[in-house]
Amino acid sequence: MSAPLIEMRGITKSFGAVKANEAVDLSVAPGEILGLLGENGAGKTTLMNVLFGAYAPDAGEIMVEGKPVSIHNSADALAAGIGMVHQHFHLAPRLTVLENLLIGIPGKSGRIDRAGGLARLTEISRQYGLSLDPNLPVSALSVGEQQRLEIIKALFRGAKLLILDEPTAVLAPSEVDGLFAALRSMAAQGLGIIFISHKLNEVRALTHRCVVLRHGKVAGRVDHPAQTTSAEMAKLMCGHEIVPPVREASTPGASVLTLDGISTAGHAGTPLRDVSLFVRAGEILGIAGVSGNGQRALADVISGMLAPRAGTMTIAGKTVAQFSPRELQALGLGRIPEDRMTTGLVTNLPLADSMVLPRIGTEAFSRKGLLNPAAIRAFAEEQIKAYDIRCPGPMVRAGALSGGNLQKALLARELAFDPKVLIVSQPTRGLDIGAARFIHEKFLAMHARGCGIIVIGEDLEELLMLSDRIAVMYEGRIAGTLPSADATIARLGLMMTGAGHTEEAA
Ligand SMILES: Nc1ncnc2c1ncn2[C@@H]1O[C@H](COP(=O)(O)OP(=O)(O)OP(=O)(O)O)[C@@H](O)[C@H]1O
Repeated sequence: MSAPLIEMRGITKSFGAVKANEAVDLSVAPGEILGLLGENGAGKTTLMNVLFGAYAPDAGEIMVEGKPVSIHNSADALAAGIGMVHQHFHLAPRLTVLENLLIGIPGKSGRIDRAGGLARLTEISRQYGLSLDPNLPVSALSVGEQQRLEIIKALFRGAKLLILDEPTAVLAPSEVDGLFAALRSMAAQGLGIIFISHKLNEVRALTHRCVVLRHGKVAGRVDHPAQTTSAEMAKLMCGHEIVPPVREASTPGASVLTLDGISTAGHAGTPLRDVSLFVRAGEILGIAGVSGNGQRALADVISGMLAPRAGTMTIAGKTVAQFSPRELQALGLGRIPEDRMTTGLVTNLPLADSMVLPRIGTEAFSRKGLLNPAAIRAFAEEQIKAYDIRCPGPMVRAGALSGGNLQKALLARELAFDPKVLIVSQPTRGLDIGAARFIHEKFLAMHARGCGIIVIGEDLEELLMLSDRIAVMYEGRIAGTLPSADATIARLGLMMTGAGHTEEAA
């Protein structure tokens, strides 16, 4: 049998007292798609960062095609044939597709070889079914296209092993099929792939084999993912069964949030066009739609980040005047933004400070204009415990938390203040199955206590499970609203394409 494309042996890596990886063995054969699974903070990203040269391991070795290699940085990794597509892309937005591919690659004469680059791009596109217009600037590409460019970039630099860290988290369901077709084609042509995902149905559909990490160690291996149930995989990851949440019936009260004829302008995304909707106390309204159909403007208006051009909004009977986050918060609004890195937690502050930031001037955390560090720390400690946020403690830099734990911290921050209305975008993106279940239970409990919740999401199964009603956005408008009992994935999918207009009776 030929040597594995890549083999990691006994990899150990600690951050202070945290053993992020402990004696991990992993290998990938040519033509193999390996799933790398584990709870948030289990050590997946750390292990891949070791493979890609971002971290030096404390112990262990890496072999490429049977030979030991030292990987100290991404250039070493690329030279060894290892390419990585990170969750956050590393592209130059003003440069074109072709220019991004050519950055740092001089041609034979020392000058940039555009013609050679173009020929190679065309060849890679054809070989794996990954097409992109070479002359478009990156800023004009959709998120899915930017990801395609990152994949092409790795292949362009000769990657034989491609690591993808939660690639489907940023894709619309319709884009996932295209990605999977390309990955299967790469594997069929002898490349190796490491696929990190929390979506177990995707892992079962795509991968040939899986390695499961728990608390930094290998907790188990799955040899036939397609024949293993998601429940079995979840148990390996978490160490216990994951039970679906119970949805208790609640009787919705009066409307706590009403939008009437809201239109926007001057927004980077699709503007809103005459949007009217309401959510009642004790009700969850799901907002479905293909990303880019006005969801961001809707979330920004509701959270006071964007003032509408026309229309009115009321919260708990009070008309919003200024549209500032502070005003909305004072009226009882909680907000969990989509992008937790830039608009969520401030990642270079200590976790505790970041968790109280929106309310730092309130009595709970300051007195007579002076901060109360003991109260801030106590609050963070309480939330870390309640939400099982895996971190060394409240004073750790927020940016050192794993993606999923950062999301839990953001949820803890907003839910602790018992909002009357909560707006959340992609609430469980990047969360492991246990953490996602925990968040669902939190929403359902708040719903039972009378909070009105708007959930913007692309995961239709999640929306159907959580919501009382689902509104579909299309080109900045509400294309229709359905009670969840009447909604199916097929029906919502049709409405998301602009067809099948359905207006709910008022
Ligand atoms: N640069 C760092 N400094 C300190 N601690 C870190 C650092 N990077 C990771 N950790 C810690 O190491 C552990 C493993 O984190 P890692 O990001 O590898 O997990 P993960 O499995 O990728 O999680 P997720 O699914 O949430 O992305 C976590 O406890 C995390 O807080």
